[in-house]
Amino acid sequence: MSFQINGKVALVTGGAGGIGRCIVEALLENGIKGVVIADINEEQGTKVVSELSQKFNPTQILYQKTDVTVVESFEDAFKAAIQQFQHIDILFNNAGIVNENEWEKCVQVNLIGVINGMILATEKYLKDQKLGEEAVIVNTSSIASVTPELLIPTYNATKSAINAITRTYAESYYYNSTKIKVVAICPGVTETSIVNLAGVVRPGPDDSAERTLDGYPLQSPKFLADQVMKVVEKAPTGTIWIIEDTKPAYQYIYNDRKMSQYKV
Ligand SMILES: NC(=O)C1=CN([C@@H]2O[C@H](COP(=O)(O)OP(=O)(O)OC[C@H]3O[C@@H](n4cnc5c(N)ncnc54)[C@H](O)[C@@H]3O)[C@@H](O)[C@H]2O)C=CC1
Ligand SMILES: CC/C=C\C[C@H](O)/C=C/C=C\C=C\C=C\C(=O)[C@@H](O)C/C=C\CCC(=O)O
Repeated sequence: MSFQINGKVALVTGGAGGIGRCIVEALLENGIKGVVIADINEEQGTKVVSELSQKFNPTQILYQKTDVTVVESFEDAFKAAIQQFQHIDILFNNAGIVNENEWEKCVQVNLIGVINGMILATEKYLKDQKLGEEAVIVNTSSIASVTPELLIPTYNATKSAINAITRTYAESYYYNSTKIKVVAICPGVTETSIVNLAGVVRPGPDDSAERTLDGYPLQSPKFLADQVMKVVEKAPTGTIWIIEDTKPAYQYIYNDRKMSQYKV
């Protein structure tokens, strides 16, 4: 069964940044009724609303200053969505940072922020305040969740954890009561401010690790966001989608551990 974006309401964390902003724009192009940009950067959030209001109906776009690491702040974004648009149907847990020097902050935003969103959505807001029969959560993971990128170990760990939480909340134990489809996207390197790594990685044990992203194919956040719309509409719950190198999204398949034959 496919999910209809048209007429629904979405909340996008990190919606003022590169990928989040393009997701907001793609939602508006796909007939979303209302979208809340939940981002910590007020200046950028206000700017994005004003820019998108040139192209779309301004009453459809709301900026709510939000820190995803603070549950009360995150909950206020859900409340704002209900107050403005009467229902809430799609959550994009998208806010994320790379910072291996302040690694606790990386865990706070990338992991605690996503956990806050999952709990608020599955126990209350998407569970109880959706318009149709099903709601959707899209967690922004990364190719780094399934490939150990050398100088960003904490970031890799937070993104692997996002895949785990996605697959857990997709289980029928949760779905039967929530009716929320939960999926993750794993973008490859995408042209946003996050790929400027100066000052946010630690020195490795030696200089053998590649210290540039030059070898990685770069894709535009607009291409990524258009693929994400297809994932929202068509992907089954619990699935993880790689979107890299300007190629169509494809599903990442986890092995069943019971099928593994290796012995020590
Ligand atoms: N750009 C890339 O190559 C890739 C990015 N990603 C992921 O995509 C997501 C979006 O990143 P980009 O758009 O690339 O970065 P970005 O830096 O352009 O946007 C991130 C946004 O998150 C917001 N944010 C940061 N901390 C926040 C907090 N505590 N509460 C609310 N908002 C907060 C920022 O203000 C910013 O607007 C992240 O989760 C990132 O890890 C995943 C794979 C590749
Ligand atoms: C690295 C963060 C960029 C985007 C995040 C995203 O989720 C995708 C990650 C995909 C690949 C990441 C590759 C990371 C590579 C490394 O960490 C090292 O090879 C070092 C890279 C750059 C160091 C630059 C510097 O030291 O100034």
